[in-house]
Amino acid sequence: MGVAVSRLASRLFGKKELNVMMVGLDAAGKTTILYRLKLNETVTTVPTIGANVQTVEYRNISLQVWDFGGQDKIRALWRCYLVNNTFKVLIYVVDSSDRERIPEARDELLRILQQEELRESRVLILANKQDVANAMTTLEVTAKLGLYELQHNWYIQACCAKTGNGLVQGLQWIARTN
Ligand SMILES: Nc1nc2c(ncn2[C@@H]2O[C@H](COP(=O)(O)OP(=O)(O)OP(=O)(O)O)[C@@H](O)[C@H]2O)c(=O)[nH]1
Ligand SMILES: [Mg+2]
Repeated sequence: MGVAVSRLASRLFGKKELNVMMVGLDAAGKTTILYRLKLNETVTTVPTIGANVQTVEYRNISLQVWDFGGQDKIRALWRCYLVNNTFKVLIYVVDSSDRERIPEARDELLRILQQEELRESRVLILANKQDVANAMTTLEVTAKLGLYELQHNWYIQACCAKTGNGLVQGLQWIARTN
């Protein structure tokens, strides 16, 4: 009885906790996004080795965001973390100003989404660096990543980690779908 009451109370008044995996190619802007969400500041970053984990509060959701390093040699680590952790949401960050590496971004997205542990996960694609002149639009990123071929529930949002533009809309989608 006591347990049921406390469960009901936490459902009504408590925060829902959500584990979020954030990946993408190196220099896509993941760590900049993480600290923009957490501190509302632009931090100076160095390439992430391993992962940064921060809790980001949004409305009634407490998101535990895992920001993984995206360098080629350490991408295998993304999959290792799937073994012991459940991520209901995958955030995939793309550098929209980097046309040359968009095929590589697509390959890595498809590779991570092949993982059985992410079969039910929602996927938020953040088309970052929209402040850069001639950045790809969400339409262009959608086509080049082949998003319409995905089986997952996905959503794409344009953003700029340096100003924070677009990030709240991304969080809104997460809140709506969880
Ligand atoms: N112009 C612009 N630069 C950005 C934006 N977001 C990030 N950057 C820059 O991109 C570079 C890489 O950013 P990081 O956040 O370190 O990238 P990352 O994805 O965490 O990289 P790894 O940790 O190596 O995987 C930094 O110089 C950032 O200042 C953005 O929206 N616009
Ligand atoms: Mg980083």
